[in-house]
Amino acid sequence: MKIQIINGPNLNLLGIREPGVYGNRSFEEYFKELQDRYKDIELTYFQSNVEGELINKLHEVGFSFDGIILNGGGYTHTSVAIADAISGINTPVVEVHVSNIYAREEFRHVSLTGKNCKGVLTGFGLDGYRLAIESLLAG
Ligand SMILES: O=C1C[C@@](O)(C(=O)O)C[C@@H](O)[C@@H]1O
Repeated sequence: MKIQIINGPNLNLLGIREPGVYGNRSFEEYFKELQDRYKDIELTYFQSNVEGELINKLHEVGFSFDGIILNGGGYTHTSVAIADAISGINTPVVEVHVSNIYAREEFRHVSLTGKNCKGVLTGFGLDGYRLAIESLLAG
């Protein structure tokens, strides 16, 4: 089983950025924990601050991997192009947000990408990525 995690803009700053909202663990550290926990899954991680690079990665893995976990960061609320990329690939995508986007500013309440995903997990902190893996394993 192959699962690709894709993190969008500013998520390279997890652990440093607004710790009151996003916590104080880096994604790299958390990712190692996920790899240890799911030794039978080929888990890979990609982060970019560039919209087109996120789309290229979706295209690259979206016809061969078993699942994609996507946190599009701020592009979640704005990107028709990422939403179209999710619709255009075969691999199911689970959208994850560390914070609860519905408990924050109104502009974060809309996810353009979420409606093209298998499901959306929001507000569970980094544990949302583990829950997303569980949902992909469940099929
Ligand atoms: O960059 C982010 C992170 C986020 O996707 C989250 O993980 O909670 C929520 C977005 O609104 C925000 O722009």
